[in-house]
Amino acid sequence: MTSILEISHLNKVYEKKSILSDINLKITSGSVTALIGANGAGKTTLINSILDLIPHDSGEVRFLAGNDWKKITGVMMQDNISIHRITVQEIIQLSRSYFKYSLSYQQLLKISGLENQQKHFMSKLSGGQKRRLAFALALAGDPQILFLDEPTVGMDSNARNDFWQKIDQLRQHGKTIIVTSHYLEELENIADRFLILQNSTIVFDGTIQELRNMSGNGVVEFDSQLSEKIFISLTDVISINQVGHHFQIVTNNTNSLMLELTNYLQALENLQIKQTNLDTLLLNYKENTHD
Ligand SMILES: Nc1ncnc2c1ncn2[C@@H]1O[C@H](COP(=O)(O)OP(=O)(O)OP(=O)(O)O)[C@@H](O)[C@H]1O
Repeated sequence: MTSILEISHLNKVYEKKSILSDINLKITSGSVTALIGANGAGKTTLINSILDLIPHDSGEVRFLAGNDWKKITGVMMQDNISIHRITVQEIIQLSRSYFKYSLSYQQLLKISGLENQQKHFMSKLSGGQKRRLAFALALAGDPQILFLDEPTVGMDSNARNDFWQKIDQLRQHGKTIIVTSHYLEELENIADRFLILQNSTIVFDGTIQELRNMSGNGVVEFDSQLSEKIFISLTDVISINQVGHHFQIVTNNTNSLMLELTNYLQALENLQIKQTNLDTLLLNYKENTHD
């Protein structure tokens, strides 16, 4: 597996507070990496530091496919850019003009899904339309690496589905993708690798299966009038989330937990077994590593 990007000992401090502390990463060519973490964890700061959009305090970022990152990367920033009095058609053409080789106008227009808004001013587009346009602009130079910072915010469900399908196609064409999102369920099927950023460092780096092995691979849910204390004492419980009389128990062994629960079966209603989703895993990871 060939690295396309290497980050070593990266540090960033804002107002005496360490935001990124000794970040070391190798990004494999053709992979989809999901960068996740709570609000303010430093995801945008990491992307902006990698791209040199903000200065970092120390450390090194190396794009192995070429030193000029602008030629090989496409970027979808977190905030929509809106330029007054420039139309969709003009901004797409302008973006294409920066590159020696670019996707065609029609290809980019199709990616944006704005065929009926070509003559509209960019500033007049809706939030979701601006996001789709930003995606198309990020692809203008047919980049090898794509950085996507919360790409689907504001998109409706059709646009989201369409977006992730396009990401899958780009992956199949060997593109390297680094994406942040708070819509964790969207990342579950697409990302090969998950990085959890917490307390200014990467506290987890691995696949979703590895995260499940560490943080619980199953969830047993039910309604019960019984006290939480009874369930905490069961051997296979990793964590319990209780809302009113609804219980959600994360476990690494659903079979043996179910056996233990049979003693209380008469007091349990709406019993369900599910696979842990990324939201639960992240919550659980934070609880178990809270300092
Ligand atoms: N220009 C700045 N000056 C001072 N502090 C900043 C600046 N930009 C970001 N920060 C701080 O750095 C921390 C990390 O912010 P960042 O935007 O990277 O987080 P994030 O993980 O992307 O969050 P979110 O999920 O909310 O987008 C936050 O505490 C934020 O307040």
